[in-house]
Amino acid sequence: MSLQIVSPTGGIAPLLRADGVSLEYGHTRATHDVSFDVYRGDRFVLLGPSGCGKSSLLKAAAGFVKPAAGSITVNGAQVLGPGPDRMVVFQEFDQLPPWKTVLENVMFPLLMTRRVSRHEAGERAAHWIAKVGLSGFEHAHPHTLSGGMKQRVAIARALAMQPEVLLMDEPFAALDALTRRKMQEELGRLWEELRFTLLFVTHSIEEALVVGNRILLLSPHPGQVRAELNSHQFDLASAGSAEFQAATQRIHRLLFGERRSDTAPDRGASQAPHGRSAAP
Ligand SMILES: Nc1ncnc2c1ncn2[C@@H]1O[C@H](COP(=O)(O)OP(=O)(O)OP(=O)(O)O)[C@@H](O)[C@H]1O
Repeated sequence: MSLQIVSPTGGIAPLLRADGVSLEYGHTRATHDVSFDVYRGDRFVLLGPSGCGKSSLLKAAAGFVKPAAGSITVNGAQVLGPGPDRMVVFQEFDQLPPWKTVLENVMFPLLMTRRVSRHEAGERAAHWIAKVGLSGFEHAHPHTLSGGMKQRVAIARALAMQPEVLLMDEPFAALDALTRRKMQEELGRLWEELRFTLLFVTHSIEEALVVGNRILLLSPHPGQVRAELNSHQFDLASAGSAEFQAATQRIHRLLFGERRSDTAPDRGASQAPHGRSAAP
């Protein structure tokens, strides 16, 4: 079986570090003392039941929510607010301004940085629109696109900024099952080509296994770290396999059931290349 509990040994410097992060909304504690490290090129998944604070952690990484305790750093610098180094793709289809075309939507953050000319922004936007398979739709408006196409635009818009970390908050959860699978596949294909760093939130165990190479399991409200796993890259082709089913059941037990022998590494388990336990 291809899951392994990560042992918290030291190692290479993480790109993004959450250190003892507690998040609160008034008197509601959303997460308690959550720590994790994301390394360059990781596909790091925050997985847990509804209300465990996954989205809040992602928002804190994005700089939209300030921790009540603890800190989040990117390249050693504390996150104090939103920045172009951390682009977010949300679940909602209305994240694209409807009055802008696809091209204008992708160009917009590039122009906001004032680091590129309008011409260059247009060229870069067209490049990323092609990368997500939307060539020919540059001048379409969001309301004429399917949900999957809108999410592709949001991904193109984020990747065009070449962020240090791409933050994705259940980006495919509102899509139909077939489109969701297709988008997971496309995301994998993009990662194979570009090797960006991904922080991905989901409450789907299957999606976590397909998308992630490292998975942080969070307990229910308030969210606390229950376990951290390295996993092989399960692709969609292996999703029905016995190994995949076993991994799914094991994560389910870790999230909702007994913890006992599950915390022992699996015999023959593989080590993710960027896991802390793999560090020299
Ligand atoms: N803006 C807010 N104001 C008040 N409470 C909030 C706010 N956002 C989240 N919460 C609360 O914080 C807790 C964690 O919410 P969060 O959305 O981060 O969890 P989640 O794991 O992403 O859940 P889901 O999978 O359902 O989206 C919940 O109890 C939620 O009600």
